[in-house]
Amino acid sequence: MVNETVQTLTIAGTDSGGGAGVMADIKTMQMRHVFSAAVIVAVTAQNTIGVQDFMPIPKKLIDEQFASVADDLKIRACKTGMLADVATVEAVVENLKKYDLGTLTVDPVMVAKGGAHLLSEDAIKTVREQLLPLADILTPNLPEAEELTGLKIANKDQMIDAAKKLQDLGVKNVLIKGGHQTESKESADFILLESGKSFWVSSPRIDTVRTHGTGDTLSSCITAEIAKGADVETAIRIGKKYVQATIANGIQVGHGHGPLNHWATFEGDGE
Ligand SMILES: Nc1ncnc2c1ncn2[C@@H]1O[C@H](COP(=O)(O)OP(=O)(O)O)[C@@H](O)[C@H]1O
Ligand SMILES: Cc1ncc(COP(=O)(O)O)c(N)n1
Repeated sequence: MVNETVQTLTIAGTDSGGGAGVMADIKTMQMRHVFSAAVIVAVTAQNTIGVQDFMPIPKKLIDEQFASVADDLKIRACKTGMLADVATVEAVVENLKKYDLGTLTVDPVMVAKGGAHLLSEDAIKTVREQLLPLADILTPNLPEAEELTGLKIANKDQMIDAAKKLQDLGVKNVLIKGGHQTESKESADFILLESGKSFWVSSPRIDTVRTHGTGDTLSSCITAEIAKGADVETAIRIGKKYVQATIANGIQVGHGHGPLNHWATFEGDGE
């Protein structure tokens, strides 16, 4: 008998410009050799210059997408991205509790690189109180970690403090992304695992505006590796190498925050 193909799920918003959201997730998962399904919770009119408009999907259609996926596919790992507003976060939480969709990575997307808000202000509390306790892995960037913890994060010690506070909120494994520390020569992410083990993954900061979708790509790669059987630490280390390669080997698309090169490969990659 043929082995069942490894299946993953992204629960997020679309990006008409092709660089972030569900589009980045599916490209990443394809490159990491897992099958990816998608529950669309918001549609954005977006390009590399900015987000021109977006609309959340009604709860009924979110519920139906979850049911369609869960009734037929065997999802080993899933991730959330843009969740738009309170009603959408609540709909996603309800469905994540209802179905077994494997290991959950939560990328708590709040503001796009261009500055547009992809999560309403009042929904941050809903994410903190209802979604975080379900997360196996949480991957906030620095502003998102500040919003979720209420802490100011201006240095490495404060990244460590924030990770501890996020674990106190019920998250098992925390990865705080350092991509927004633009004054640093390194792009260093801090990881605090469920076991209490902690470590940094660091790479040289690449001086480019072509970083649209970095967070989506990292969390999708982690989701794919987990689905294939990697432990959390290994999945994160592979994710960091992949996202670095996608930034370093840039492609030329659009006039603003350009997308990543999802075709990129890195040394020592098994795929
Ligand atoms: N200019 C850059 N050079 C190298 N790595 C980067 C750069 N910008 C972001 N990264 C890396 O990309 C990943 C996503 O980080 P970040 O951009 O902070 O997330 P988000 O897209 O959620 O804002 C992290 O691993 C981070 O270290
Ligand atoms: C639908 C959607 N999801 C996520 C992001 C965040 O990506 P980035 O922070 O790189 O702009 C985005 N811009 N659009």
